[in-house]
Amino acid sequence: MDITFEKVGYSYSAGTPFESRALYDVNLNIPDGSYTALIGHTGSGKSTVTQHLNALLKPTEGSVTIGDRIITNKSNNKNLKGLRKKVGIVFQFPESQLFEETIAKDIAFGPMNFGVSEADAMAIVRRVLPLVGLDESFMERSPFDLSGGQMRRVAIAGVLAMEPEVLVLDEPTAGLDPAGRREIMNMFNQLHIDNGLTIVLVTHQMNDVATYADHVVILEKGTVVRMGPPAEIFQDADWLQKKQLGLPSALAFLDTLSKKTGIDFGSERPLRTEQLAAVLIAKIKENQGNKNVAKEVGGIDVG
Ligand SMILES: Nc1ncnc2c1ncn2[C@@H]1O[C@H](COP(=O)(O)OP(=O)(O)OP(=O)(O)O)[C@@H](O)[C@H]1O
Repeated sequence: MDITFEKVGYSYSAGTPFESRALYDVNLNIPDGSYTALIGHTGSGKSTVTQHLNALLKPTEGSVTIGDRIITNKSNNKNLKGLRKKVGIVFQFPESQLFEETIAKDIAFGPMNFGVSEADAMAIVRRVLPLVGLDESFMERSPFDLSGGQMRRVAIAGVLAMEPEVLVLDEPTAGLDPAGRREIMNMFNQLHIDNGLTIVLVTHQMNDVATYADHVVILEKGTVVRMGPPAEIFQDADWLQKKQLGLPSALAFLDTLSKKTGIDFGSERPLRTEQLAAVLIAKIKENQGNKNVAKEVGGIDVG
């Protein structure tokens, strides 16, 4: 299911003295099956965009096309339930929304609200728990007896229980330790690969963009300033630096190495560690015997 924004503007409290413009002239697309990263500084409009992805907010101007639905400020609020089911949003700190006495009831809440029988909802609970790395032994436990990371998994399971086609993740690893972050990010990636889920990730982490995303949208002051594949987006390091958006560590390392040593790595723009290693190994091999390179990279013997 593709999602497309055309000339979208959005003002909070439109038509009141408190009107505040959050988006203007936003044109973007989220291709079906993509892993899209939505990046930009605080206040650039990322959360406002995400709330348009399932019509929690309706554009003040322009239109948002979600699959075969076109949402404008004239759209009525009827029949949006189906849309909300197709596009699941994991808000920041989703564990704060847990409320039932057992994990099973919490995860089953959404489907049962959509008319699914209790027995079928429990079957869904059993299906989604392993997707978030938990097993059936958790079903009758209280969500409030879990660790922070486990609570977050339960909250994510609640969104997955709706069997969405698009999963929107608003800084899903905020507040987790590095191991927890890695596990959760790998889990989303697995869902993307195994279940073909379209993912929209709101993040400040350029390494996550480089590792997982295949499409990037950059917002600045309420509008889209760049959009494209990561390789293209990270090509222009000067522009990114000027915008203080930062680079993935692999690329930052190569640029520093190049500046400090004068070594020309050509047009290679490694985004991930293994790509960086490949670029360095190729350069070392190419220059084996060249004192300069061997010295600058620490005399690594690549055999
Ligand atoms: N409920 C609201 N009422 C009025 N203005 C709001 C509201 N929510 C956000 N804004 C404003 O809209 C603009 C965009 O905010 P938004 O939260 O979408 O940005 P963001 O990129 O998600 O920021 P962050 O990275 O901090 O989450 C900001 O100027 C913000 O102050």
